[in-house]
Amino acid sequence: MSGLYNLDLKLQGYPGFVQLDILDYLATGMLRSQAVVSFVLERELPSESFSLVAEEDSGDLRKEETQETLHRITKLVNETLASEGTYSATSLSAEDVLAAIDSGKSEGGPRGRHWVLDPIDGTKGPSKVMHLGANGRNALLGKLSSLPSVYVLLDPKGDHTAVCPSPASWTYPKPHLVEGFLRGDQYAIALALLDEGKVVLGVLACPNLSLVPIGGHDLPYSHDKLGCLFFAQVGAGTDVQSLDGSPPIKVHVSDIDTPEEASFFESFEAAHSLHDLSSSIAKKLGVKAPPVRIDSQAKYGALSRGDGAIYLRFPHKGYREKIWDHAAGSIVVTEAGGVVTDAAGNPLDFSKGRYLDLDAGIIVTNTKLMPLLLKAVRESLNERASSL
Ligand SMILES: Nc1ncnc2c1ncn2[C@@H]1O[C@H](COP(=O)(O)O)[C@@H](OP(=O)(O)O)[C@H]1O
Ligand SMILES: [Mg+2]
Repeated sequence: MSGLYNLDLKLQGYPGFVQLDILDYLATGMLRSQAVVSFVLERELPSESFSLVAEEDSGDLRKEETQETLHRITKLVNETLASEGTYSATSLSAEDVLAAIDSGKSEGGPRGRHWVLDPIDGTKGPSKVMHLGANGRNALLGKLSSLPSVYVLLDPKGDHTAVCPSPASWTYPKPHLVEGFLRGDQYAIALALLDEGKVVLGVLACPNLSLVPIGGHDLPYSHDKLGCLFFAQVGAGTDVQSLDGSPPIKVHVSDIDTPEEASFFESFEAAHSLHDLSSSIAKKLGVKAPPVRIDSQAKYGALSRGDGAIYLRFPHKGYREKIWDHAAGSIVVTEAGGVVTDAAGNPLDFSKGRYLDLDAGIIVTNTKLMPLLLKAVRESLNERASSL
């Protein structure tokens, strides 16, 4: 675990479809998700042929005070495996679960094949909650308790821990949780495959993203069904389907070539991306629409089917982007015809290990808008540098 907090989530039995065997585990918590994906990958593929680079580790789960959580996760992992015909006879011990989680410790790199997993993207980060006051907090508690059997939390001893054994008993004065997943907003399970340092496959499951595109353009879904699975393979395009396995449909990024008509995505959390910088770039471009702020790699998914034309991400100084936050999303967009670069226009380099070395930020759009966008980004960054 990252040390900030664990999530212990019990919810939402999504029906059976499994692409790369991850969809059963979509909403059942990061560690369960990581343990199951890791186990399945190792069982299905010759182990010498790949490693796993994943966000979580078992550090906190090995502590005495978290044994009950470990027990619960082990039970959930076994329930998940039992519900999948192929593994119905499998029963993992707590040690097996810890080992499966820890097999995600690979450093990745430029040689060989590495799976890259974000077991639940959109779960963390400082929250506005601490500034909400009593009314806001109560509203949030209402939201949390309306989520299907979510109970949350964690590491009662960590400095940054939000202690919330159940929504109704929230007592911690400085809750840190509440990104998309917990707000009931967007989150994603993201799995990608690196081959010799390049992303060659990506799967992005977004349980809270409507199949009807934001803005309602031309995909053939008429009712507002929740849950999208995007998948992309190098050279084969990007498809979307529902989480319960509707026929896949090819998607394409927006073909807008005038920025005035474009809309743009950015992180919901201002702590993750400089909103003022994005707004200065958008202004330079003449973008009229306000930013669409959503959590997680759902932004890449939405962009791949043309819901918006631009995604801007400018972390605060010193933050290092992790490969699991972008590997699956980036191929979903590039295979749909989009372009993903750093702020200087360089392609993202996934061959450097667990982190991306970036120039200033990540920008995403279609091929027509990219030159204009790069120019606006360069000017805004220069202006910002000279005003600091
Ligand atoms: N200060 C920071 N700046 C930029 N990104 C950050 C950040 N702190 C956390 N993140 C990353 O931003 C991801 C969420 O992205 P977004 O802002 O698009 O919703 C988080 O993924 P997790 O939720 O998996 O931890 C986390 O890895
Ligand atoms: Mg993430």
